[in-house]
Amino acid sequence: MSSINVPVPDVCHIEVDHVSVVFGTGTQQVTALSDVSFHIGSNEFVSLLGPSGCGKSTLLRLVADLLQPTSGSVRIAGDEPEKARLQRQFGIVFQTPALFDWRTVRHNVELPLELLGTSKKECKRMSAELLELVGLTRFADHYPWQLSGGMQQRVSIARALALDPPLLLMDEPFSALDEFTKEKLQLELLDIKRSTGKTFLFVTHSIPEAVFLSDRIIVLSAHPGQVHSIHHVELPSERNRELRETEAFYQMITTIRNCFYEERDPSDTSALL
Ligand SMILES: Nc1ncnc2c1ncn2[C@@H]1O[C@H](COP(=O)(O)OP(=O)(O)OP(=O)(O)O)[C@@H](O)[C@H]1O
Repeated sequence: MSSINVPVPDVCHIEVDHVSVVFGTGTQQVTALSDVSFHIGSNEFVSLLGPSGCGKSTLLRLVADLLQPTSGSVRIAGDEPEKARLQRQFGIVFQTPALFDWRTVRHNVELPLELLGTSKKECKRMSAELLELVGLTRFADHYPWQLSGGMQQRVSIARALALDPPLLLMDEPFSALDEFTKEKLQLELLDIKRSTGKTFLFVTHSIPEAVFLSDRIIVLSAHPGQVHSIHHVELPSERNRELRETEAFYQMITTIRNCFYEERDPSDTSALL
């Protein structure tokens, strides 16, 4: 395994220390993650990148308190994930939007606020603000089934932001969308990052997506899932459509792609699969 040493962030938001996850027993046993460690700083956008089965979602589920590690520890702002969850320290966006079809867009976004007992007036004010942030003001009274896939995903992003969590966990949120919608939502996500200053942990298996969005990329290798290398994305912090056409962007993609193949027999791609 190659590993590029990168400085530890000044203010740690997420600390993953020597985490391993083993599923099943006996012949069914799968080591999904083996001795994984990394730190993510406040306001950082970090992508977990790797091939199918390398443990990206498992890692995100650990941070989201949906799963416990077999060994090692995860901390969010110094707390265990359970405490962070109870204190609503993070929002989650999954690959499929998982909206309630019988609730309007506005009422889907308001759901977490309603569950907290927020007044109707305040719910309405906040959902209007969030829908403006994701460009869906006009569709507040539509139902999810009246929206495109990209618009539905915007609703789920707005809902994840409803309780104003400092951390957003996103598991391949754009992978089911067409290229045009994906690129548009990537730009919108960066706008949200700029305007809210939140920390993002983003799972993807797309190298260009990880390069375009991230401050740092954690590359995972599979079987068992391990940190292969961690990369600073040396691109201007202002990311726009033109950046995708630059030499620097292509170079970064090549650097990341090559790291999957280095120090191995080029004909042996088993570590990636
Ligand atoms: N609940 C489970 N029980 C048994 N094995 C599991 C479970 N969840 C995940 N695994 C295994 O752990 C490994 C990592 O899975 P994980 O879903 O985290 O990978 P991934 O990188 O997110 O994959 P993908 O990109 O396909 O979503 C895989 O080998 C998977 O089969």
